[in-house]
Amino acid sequence: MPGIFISFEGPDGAGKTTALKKIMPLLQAKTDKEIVLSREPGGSQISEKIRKIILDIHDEEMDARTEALLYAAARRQHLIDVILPTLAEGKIMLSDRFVDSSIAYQGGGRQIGTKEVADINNFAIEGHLPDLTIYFDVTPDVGLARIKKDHAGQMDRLEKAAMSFHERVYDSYKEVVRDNIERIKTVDAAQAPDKVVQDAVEIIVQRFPNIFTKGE
Ligand SMILES: Nc1ncnc2c1ncn2[C@@H]1O[C@H](COP(=O)(O)OP(=O)(O)OP(=O)(O)O)[C@@H](O)[C@H]1O
Ligand SMILES: Cc1cn([C@H]2C[C@H](O)[C@@H](COP(=O)(O)O)O2)c(=O)[nH]c1=O
Repeated sequence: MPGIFISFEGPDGAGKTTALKKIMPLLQAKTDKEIVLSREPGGSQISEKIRKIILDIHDEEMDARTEALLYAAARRQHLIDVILPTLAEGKIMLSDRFVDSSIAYQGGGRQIGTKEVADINNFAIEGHLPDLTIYFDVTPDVGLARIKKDHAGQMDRLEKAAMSFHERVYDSYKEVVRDNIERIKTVDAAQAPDKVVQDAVEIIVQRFPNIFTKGE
C-alpha cells in the first residue's frame, strides 16, 4: 500500500483523542500528503452504529465474546470503508485505536485470552497492521481520574467497568508493547498535554523522515 498507517493506543483517559487534535495539524504542516483521522470502534457509518451498541451503558449483560466479535466486526468495516481506500490513495491514516485495543481489552481485560482475540481479529484485518503504533502510557488510576473529573456524566460501558478490569487491560497492553517493540513506540502520557504531543510528533517524524520533510 502506498500510504502509511499509524494507530494510537492506550488505556481509557490516556489522552489520545485530545493529543490527536494537535498532532494532526502539526503533522499536516510537515507534509503535502493528505492526512485522514479516524477512530475505533467507529470511523465509518456502519462501524459507528456498532460502536453505539458496544458502548451502550444499558447493555450490561453483553457477553465478553459477543463484545469481542462486535469490535472485530466494526474494525473490519472501518478497514474496508476508510483505512484501505485511504492507504491505496497514498494518504496518511491516523486511527485512534486499532487491533491492539482488542488484544488488551477483550483478550486481557475480559480474560478471553490474547490468542483467541488475535485469531478473530486476524480474520477481520487479513494482515493489515499499522506501520507504526504510538502507545500512550498512563496507569488506569490516572486515566480514569481524568475521565471522572472531566466527563463523569458521559462514561461509557467500558469506562464504567471495574478497576480490576482496567488493571488487566493495562497489564495486557504492556505485554503487547513488549511483543511488538519494532512497531509500537511508547509516549509517557502522564506528562503535560503539550509534551505528550511533542513526543508523539517526534517519534512519527523520525520514523518517516522522507514523508514529513516540510518546515525543516
Ligand atoms: N496529558 C494530559 N494531562 C492531563 N489531562 C489530560 C491529558 N490529556 C488529556 N487529558 C484529559 O483527560 C481526559 C481524557 O482525555 P482523552 O479523551 O483525550 O483520552 P482518550 O485516550 O481518548 O480516552 P478514551 O480512550 O477513554 O476515550 C480529557 O478530559 C482530557 O482533557
Ligand atoms: C477499539 C476497541 C476499543 N475498546 C474500548 C476502549 C474504550 O474503553 C472504548 C472506546 O472508547 P473511546 O472513547 O473511543 O476510546 O472501547 C475495546 O475494548 N476494544 C477495542 O477493540
